[in-house]
Amino acid sequence: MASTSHLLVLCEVTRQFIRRGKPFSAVDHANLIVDGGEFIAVVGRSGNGKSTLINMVAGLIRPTSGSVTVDDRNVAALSDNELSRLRNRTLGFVTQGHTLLGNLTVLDNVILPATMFPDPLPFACDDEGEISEEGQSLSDDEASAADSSLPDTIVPFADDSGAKSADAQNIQAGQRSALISRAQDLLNQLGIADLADSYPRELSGGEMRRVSIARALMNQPKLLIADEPTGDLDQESTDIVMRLLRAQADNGMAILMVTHDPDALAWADTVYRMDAGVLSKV
Ligand SMILES: Nc1ncnc2c1ncn2[C@@H]1O[C@H](COP(=O)(O)OP(=O)(O)OP(=O)(O)O)[C@@H](O)[C@H]1O
Repeated sequence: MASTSHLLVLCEVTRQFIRRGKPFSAVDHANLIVDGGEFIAVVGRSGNGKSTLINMVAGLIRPTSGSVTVDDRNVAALSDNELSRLRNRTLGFVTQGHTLLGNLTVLDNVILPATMFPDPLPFACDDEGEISEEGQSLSDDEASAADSSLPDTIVPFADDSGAKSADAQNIQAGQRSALISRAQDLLNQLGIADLADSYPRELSGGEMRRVSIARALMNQPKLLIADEPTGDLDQESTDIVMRLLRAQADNGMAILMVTHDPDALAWADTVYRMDAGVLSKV
């Protein structure tokens, strides 16, 4: 049965830290509701609590009080495994810092999130929600074989014995090709298709940023969290990125974007301001 509730609900969310021996609220009783298809921007001066807010949505920081609910799940109540699955399958996160894996190519960095869990991905399903032949879901063995923190390459997965039937090889080749074509499509839309075989060390800051955006979109998340996604982009690249994010929102993805960039702001539906931890609609 389809859920009728909201995708993201922040209810009286507060996060305190200690500074010089005294607690202060980096986020102070924040309330926010976000539904699929909504593009929300959060602005505010440095140090006013924006990253703390979105880190709580991603389950990276726990609220001191209040609750964060994503897709009907109270984020603070999830086990580590449930939280990993939520981050991988429901959320996409473009962080402020650069977090690409240096020993993987651009293409494999983008594909990596799709190899972490065995359940099917939205882009590999047909209109009835069935898994298409190309995008057969990965078995648990296959997923755990892929669950390595620093792989050197993303390859089709072997079973425990290492032996593969012709059918298994076909399915694995099909999976790999579905993932490659999705990743290439995203890189293409971001104007960096020609960098697919490059390594992160060979990229500019703005190119790395766009690869991170492709990686965050790879699993077609319900909610994309983006911390300064255009921070190191020129005007032309900013337009490319924002056009893609706008199209994702128009197709039903919710976007929660922190930005200082007026060019990026113009693409959002609703703007909120964080001021000394207090979140209010602009
Ligand atoms: N782990 C921590 N321990 C103590 N104080 C912290 C911690 N993390 C953040 N803070 C403080 O909380 C406040 C809010 O920080 P936050 O990073 O959320 O701000 P921001 O609005 O995202 O800033 P910026 O725009 O510079 O990224 C700041 O005063 C910061 O120093």
